[in-house]
Amino acid sequence: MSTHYDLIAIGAGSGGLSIVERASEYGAKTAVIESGELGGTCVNVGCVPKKIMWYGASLSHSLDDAQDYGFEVTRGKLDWQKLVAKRDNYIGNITDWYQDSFLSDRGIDLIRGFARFVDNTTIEVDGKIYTADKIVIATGGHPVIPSHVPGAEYGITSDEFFNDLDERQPQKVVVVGGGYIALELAMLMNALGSEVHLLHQGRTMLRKFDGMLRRALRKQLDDDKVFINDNAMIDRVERLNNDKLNIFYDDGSSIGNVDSLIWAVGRRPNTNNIGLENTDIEVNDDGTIPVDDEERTNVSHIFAIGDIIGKAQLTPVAIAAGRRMGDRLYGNKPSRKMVYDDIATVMFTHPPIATMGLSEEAAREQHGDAVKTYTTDFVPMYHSLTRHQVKTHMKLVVLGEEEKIIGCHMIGTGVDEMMQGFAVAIRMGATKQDFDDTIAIHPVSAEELVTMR
Ligand SMILES: Cc1cc2nc3c(=O)[nH]c(=O)nc-3n(C[C@H](O)[C@H](O)[C@H](O)COP(=O)(O)OP(=O)(O)OC[C@H]3O[C@@H](n4cnc5c(N)ncnc54)[C@H](O)[C@@H]3O)c2cc1C
Ligand SMILES: NC(=O)c1ccc[n+]([C@@H]2O[C@H](COP(=O)([O-])OP(=O)(O)OC[C@H]3O[C@@H](n4cnc5c(N)ncnc54)[C@H](O)[C@@H]3O)[C@@H](O)[C@H]2O)c1
Repeated sequence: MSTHYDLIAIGAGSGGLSIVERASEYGAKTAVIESGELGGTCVNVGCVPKKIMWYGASLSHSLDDAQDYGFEVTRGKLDWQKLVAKRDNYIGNITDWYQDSFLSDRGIDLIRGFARFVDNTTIEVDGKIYTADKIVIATGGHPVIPSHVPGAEYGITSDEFFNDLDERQPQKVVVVGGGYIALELAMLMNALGSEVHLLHQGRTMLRKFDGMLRRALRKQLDDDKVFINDNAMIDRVERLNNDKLNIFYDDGSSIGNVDSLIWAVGRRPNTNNIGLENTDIEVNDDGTIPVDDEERTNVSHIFAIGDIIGKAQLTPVAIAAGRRMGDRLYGNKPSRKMVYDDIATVMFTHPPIATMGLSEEAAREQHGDAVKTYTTDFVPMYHSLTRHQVKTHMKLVVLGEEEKIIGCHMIGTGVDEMMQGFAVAIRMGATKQDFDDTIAIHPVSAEELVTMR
């Protein structure tokens, strides 16, 4: 194996794999260094295992719905080990494919091990030295466990949730947090039959999301009997001889016999221990790496993409950044730059949330009275026969006389698959009139988006 490359990426997650893929397609000699599993967070402990579990949890809801449609089915018992084993087998196939096809077909070298900078152009991995004309830092991030809470280390994060819980489904779960990961895990475990307690510790759940989404999701959590404690703070955690946990709150209350305490209170960038102190690369106080509009650090041949730059922490963002960087650096396409605004995202709760652009609150703060909204809520036809009657809520946030759409927010069955197409139109500058002029498809929930008044 060579030791000098045109480009080396550190980290074979969504960002690192995409830059070596695109660069190698233009003929660059590339290598990617990975200390863990190929595919990084998304494939191994993020989007992919989460989405498989989300499908499982959706089926659990569908079993209730099937009865309401007249089927004589009973919920039965979930074989947790089977679900987890099949999920992990699927992931194993993806990581094998990365190694056997994706990298080898493109002639990309895989260097296994933990990379550290020796200086601005040299990287050391397990005592071996590698150099490159261009280096891309794509080391992602890791979930945090608060250090100030005695016994907090008895809890787990999303990493261990996906890596370690292969034997038994935790029956009693406490999830701490109010963002993507907390809500996705809380709702999937609730649907799979666990008793779930959600703790916000005085913070606002889904703080930056449109209030309509926050209120609708909260109602659903309450309807689904997720036990929510908005204000109590965890004071300490004790582990019992049977490995269960007792969790004590600052208000004197406690919860006992907990199988899993899941911390979902945010992630930190992986910039520690990678030898940045041996380089001239600037690092922000929060550990993220500042980059310009070409994802270039202050050292001109070193770049950073993905979660490490602290912008939208999403797989398609890391992938798009890597591909566009490859186009710019080796494909003579200088204008292929990232735009980090107006990125559509889906939160895989039950029902899912899909959102893009400004919330009504943020839009009014920025544009005042020039903002107008269109909203609708309805029981979608699917739920017209079910006992749960889960409502769908939609909101369009529009700006000015021309009513340019600057925000689109939805929660309800099927919105996860609805958003992508509308995202194209909104990114192209669609107005409310454009939506109105689009003939609806009937009968689908999405038709409400083009018929709102
Ligand atoms: C539970 C969860 C669910 C998620 N769900 C979604 C979702 O549904 N949709 C979505 O778009 N996003 C989702 N995300 C976010 C998404 O996973 C990340 O945005 C994405 O993985 C970021 O890619 P990355 O390349 O920046 O980093 P990563 O994917 O984290 O890859 C970084 C890689 O670098 C390696 N590495 C780190 N340091 C070194 C070193 N010094 N030497 C060698 N290798 C190193 C790591 O082992 C890792 O493999 C989810 C995240 C989590 C945690
Ligand atoms: N479906 C998806 O696309 C998806 C799914 C999961 C994660 N992600 C990405 O990964 C990122 C990280 O997810 P995340 O959920 O870890 O972070 P997040 O920033 O979305 O949420 C962290 C939450 O923890 C809360 N919090 C912080 N400290 C706390 C404390 N001490 N006690 C209680 N709550 C506390 C915050 O108020 C916030 O609600 C997301 O921002 C998102 O970009 C995306």
